[in-house]
Amino acid sequence: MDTQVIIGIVVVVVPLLALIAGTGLVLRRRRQISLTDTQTQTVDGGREVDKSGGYRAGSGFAFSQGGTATADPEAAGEGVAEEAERILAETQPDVVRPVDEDPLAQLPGTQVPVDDDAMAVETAVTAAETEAAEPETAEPETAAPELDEIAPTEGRLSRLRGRLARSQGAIGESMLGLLGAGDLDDDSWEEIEDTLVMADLGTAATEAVVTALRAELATGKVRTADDARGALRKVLVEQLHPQLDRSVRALPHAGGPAVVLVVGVNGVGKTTTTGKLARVLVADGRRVLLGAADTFRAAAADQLQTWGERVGAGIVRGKEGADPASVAFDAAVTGIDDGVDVVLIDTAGRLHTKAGLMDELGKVKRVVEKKAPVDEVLLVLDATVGQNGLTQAKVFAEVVDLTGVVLTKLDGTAKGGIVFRIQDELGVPVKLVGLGEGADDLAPFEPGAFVDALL
Ligand SMILES: Nc1nc2c(ncn2[C@@H]2O[C@H](COP(=O)(O)OP(=O)(O)OP(=O)(O)O)[C@@H](O)[C@H]2O)c(=O)[nH]1
Repeated sequence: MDTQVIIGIVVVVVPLLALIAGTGLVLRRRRQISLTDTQTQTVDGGREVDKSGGYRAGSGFAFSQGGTATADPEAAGEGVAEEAERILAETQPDVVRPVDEDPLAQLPGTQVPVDDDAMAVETAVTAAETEAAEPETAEPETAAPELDEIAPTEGRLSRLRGRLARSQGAIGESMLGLLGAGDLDDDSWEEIEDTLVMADLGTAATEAVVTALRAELATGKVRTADDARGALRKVLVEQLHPQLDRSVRALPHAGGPAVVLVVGVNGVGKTTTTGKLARVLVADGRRVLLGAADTFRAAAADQLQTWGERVGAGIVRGKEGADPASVAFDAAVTGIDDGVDVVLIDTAGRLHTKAGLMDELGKVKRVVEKKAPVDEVLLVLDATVGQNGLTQAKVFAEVVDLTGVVLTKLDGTAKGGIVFRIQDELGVPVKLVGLGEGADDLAPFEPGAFVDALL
């Protein structure tokens, strides 16, 4: 063949083959399913930020993102910057990172105090890393503590329903007994009212339940015991406002980690709840940092540290009597620097005057907001204290903007009805319930499952 013809064929065929191969590759790529989670998006610093909003990541717990705004010192109030700087200059909280994550913790005796200057932390970390890289001079490594196995987070409320057995007697059995007896006379209705009041529903919720039940019975469709149970279930679930958003705003956002404040009077179960919540988040694959801002009682910080160590969560704690706001602030700073997903701050509740509470909690929130928005303020209430709990709740609601309630010790009371009142009177949803002293005895509050457990 003539050389010119061969050159001509090469000139035409090679680009054609290249074109066919290129088109095929593009089409093949388009047909491939992307394994990248479209719900997440990488932001500055390479940390993945969950964009899913409310989700149930393999657990019955719903978590969501709070505000995405970065902390604005102006928005945090006048003089807050100065206030934060002053209290930070006065105190030096300690940071204890989990052994397997913290280069400092690879070396013995490395629970170094960290001051407010992030540079100091970085310098210390770099020094420790350098040391760790030279095994001949380094001390033997401390063995990582064994981490707890966390009980499955799915279906917790159903699994723990036996714990509500005491409440069951109060609402379920007697109400169903009365409703199942057929036509109800005035005495029976009065007895129903008494049962509901005794179970701590309060007058407003009791009246609402009774009115709705009368309406259900008036339809004439309630003939059997099963019908009665169905009608009662429907009415009680409606009274619990199932449409309320009960997701805990504990997911990181573009501004940094989520910040959750846990508040309440002493003894209600704040520290325990903070620890239990950390476990749920860790089980869902989140990196958690704890802030021990309850500085009134050294044991409270020890208790929280133990909770953290059991699941590999770090902690920022201060000396006994340190300013809680400075510990909370430092927890936020450390959480941002370490790129954790969520900072859970346990606060003190040992305040007997509203003014004192106002000062302290208000300050904790303001100072934290200098660094990061507070996404969730969870009020912990002890279900066994009844009316007193509501009075406390109202004081807290005046001091900080509550976003959710955790009702603890529901396993030890016949007064599960308090759930109805809290929501009605505070206008804040019950998001979580404590059903025992065990590490995994925390469940999401689900109206349907809760009422099923009562009936
Ligand atoms: N039965 C039961 N006990 C609980 C529950 N939650 C907490 N507790 C217990 O309540 C007690 C007080 O709990 P803490 O977590 O120390 O309470 P706190 O509010 O942090 O208390 P202070 O640190 O004193 O402010 C502990 O004995 C807990 O085990 C629950 O849901 N059920």
